[in-house]
Amino acid sequence: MKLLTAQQLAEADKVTLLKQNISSEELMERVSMLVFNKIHERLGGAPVPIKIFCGIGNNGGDGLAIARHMIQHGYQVKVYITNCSKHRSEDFLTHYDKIKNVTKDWPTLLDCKDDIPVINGGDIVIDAIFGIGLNRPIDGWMADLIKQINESKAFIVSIDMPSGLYADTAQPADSAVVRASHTFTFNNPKLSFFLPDTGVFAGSFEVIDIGLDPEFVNNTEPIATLITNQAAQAIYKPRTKFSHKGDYGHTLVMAGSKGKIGAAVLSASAAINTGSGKVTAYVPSCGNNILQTSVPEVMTLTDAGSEHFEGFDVELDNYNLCVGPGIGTGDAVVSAFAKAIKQQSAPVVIDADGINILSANKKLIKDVPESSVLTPHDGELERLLGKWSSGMERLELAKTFSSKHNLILVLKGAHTITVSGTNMYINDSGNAGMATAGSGDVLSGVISSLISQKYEPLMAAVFGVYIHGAAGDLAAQTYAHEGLKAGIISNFVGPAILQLFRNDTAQRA
Ligand SMILES: NC(=O)C1=CN([C@@H]2O[C@H](COP(=O)(O)OP(=O)(O)OC[C@H]3O[C@@H](n4cnc5c(N)ncnc54)[C@H](O)[C@@H]3O)[C@@H](O)[C@H]2O)[C@@H](O)CC1
Ligand SMILES: Nc1ncnc2c1ncn2[C@@H]1O[C@H](COP(=O)(O)OP(=O)(O)O)[C@@H](O)[C@H]1O
Ligand SMILES: [K+]
Repeated sequence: MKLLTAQQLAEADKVTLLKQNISSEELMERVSMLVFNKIHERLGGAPVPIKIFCGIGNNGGDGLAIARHMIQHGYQVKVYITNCSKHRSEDFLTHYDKIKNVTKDWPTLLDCKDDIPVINGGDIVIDAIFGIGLNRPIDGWMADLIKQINESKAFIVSIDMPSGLYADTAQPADSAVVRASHTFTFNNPKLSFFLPDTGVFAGSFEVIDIGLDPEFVNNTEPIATLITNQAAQAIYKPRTKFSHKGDYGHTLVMAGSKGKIGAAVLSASAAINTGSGKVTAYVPSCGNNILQTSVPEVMTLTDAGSEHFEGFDVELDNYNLCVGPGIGTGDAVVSAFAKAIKQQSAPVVIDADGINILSANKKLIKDVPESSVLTPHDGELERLLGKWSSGMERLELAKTFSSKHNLILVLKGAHTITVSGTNMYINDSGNAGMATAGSGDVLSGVISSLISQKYEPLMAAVFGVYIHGAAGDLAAQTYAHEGLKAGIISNFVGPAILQLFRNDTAQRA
């Protein structure tokens, strides 16, 4: 699914009106009816007190139209207008007039803090104050209103956007933003919904297809692409009947050190579980027996160093390299790592300490083969790129780094974002049970296995991240979030690939 920006969506609205030859009033009627139906489906006419807060732009217009449908269906509705400006949009005014035809209880105008009504825990609040037209942080008495809405314990439904949240640009950390329980968002979820500092405001969210012009949407370059089950299906490469293991590559996993040989076990076994024709683990010699007994399918090569890497003397021509999990960052390891990446010309996967070594030795970055995939969690990312002040800035830093060095960055998190140049791919699988030691090691094995199987590195990263998350989702159905362990996630990679084609609609809110 394409994620369009606020500006692109406003443009799409205009094009849609022209192409479909409808008035903006008609589009708003369509939109409000779609939202009303969703709310009505869930409430089933329940006599719960509903307070609808409307701004003076088109988001407020949506709120007024939804309010009108609710009143006509007998709901207990009270409408408030945040009367913050004389510049009311035309559609707001149309729907302001229309609501007066269905009730004598006209909307209450709010002008200052004292006008803010009491909001009870048992109320439902519909937030239609600002949508994609927000152009500055909410301040003054309206910030007090947002605070009271958030503190009310009411169930909060935001229309299109939680009011106060920017769709796709950074905002001050202390902005007044509605903390929605649920958001009905139009055409596509907004980029901010997926970032840890701003995504919390959207709550669970649901996309409403409001019928924007498909040609405009198809021809517009999105700010990011959401990778759902359907998108992952399209990347998958089925095997051919007469293929043999030589067709599916040979992954060399250079990982582990004394006390962290498990990282090599997890990464190498994930590579074999994901279908690499052959996998060899290159480990310090203390890891040999551990590897050979825990994963018999994986071959081993041992380094001269017994507890950590001291050199690198593998001929890499026939391998795809995955390097970094648990290797440490001592001087000898740095030289071994530097030798490995210098020797390799095909794209590699670099994880964990491999990334830490690059951060501490920036001059090595030029030796990393083009289109290699780096898989940092936020701690590793900060060491590589420096501090950021917002989730949006984190993305900008990542895009700049990726473009400058021609490398792919996999920014791991609840919604892992793969960055390639200025393109971003947001993952829609996975769960909080995956916040467990070693699950990143598994991911590096999954992605390098796909590269060995001749997936383009970017697609290997995007598909690998999706399958890894989907494996976590399937595993959580048996083990619960708490019982998930990295090795279990790895064992569910195969079932997750099967599930891809059983579950066309799998999408996570
Ligand atoms: N035909 C259309 O344009 C459609 C619009 N739709 C709705 O329209 C919304 C966008 O409407 P608008 O573009 O009118 O924008 P909004 O309704 O989000 O608000 C814009 C108005 O608020 C003012 N404003 C912005 N930030 C402010 C702040 N911090 N404090 C005080 N005032 C502020 C702006 O100057 C402008 O007057 C969408 O989110 C969606 O809900 C939908 O009905 C779909 C169709
Ligand atoms: N809350 C979450 N929701 C979804 N996925 C998560 C969540 N927390 C962590 N993950 C995933 O788990 C993995 C953790 O990787 P990482 O932090 O490198 O673990 P480790 O270093 O222990 O191997 C990443 O793929 C990340 O996207
Ligand atoms: K809103």
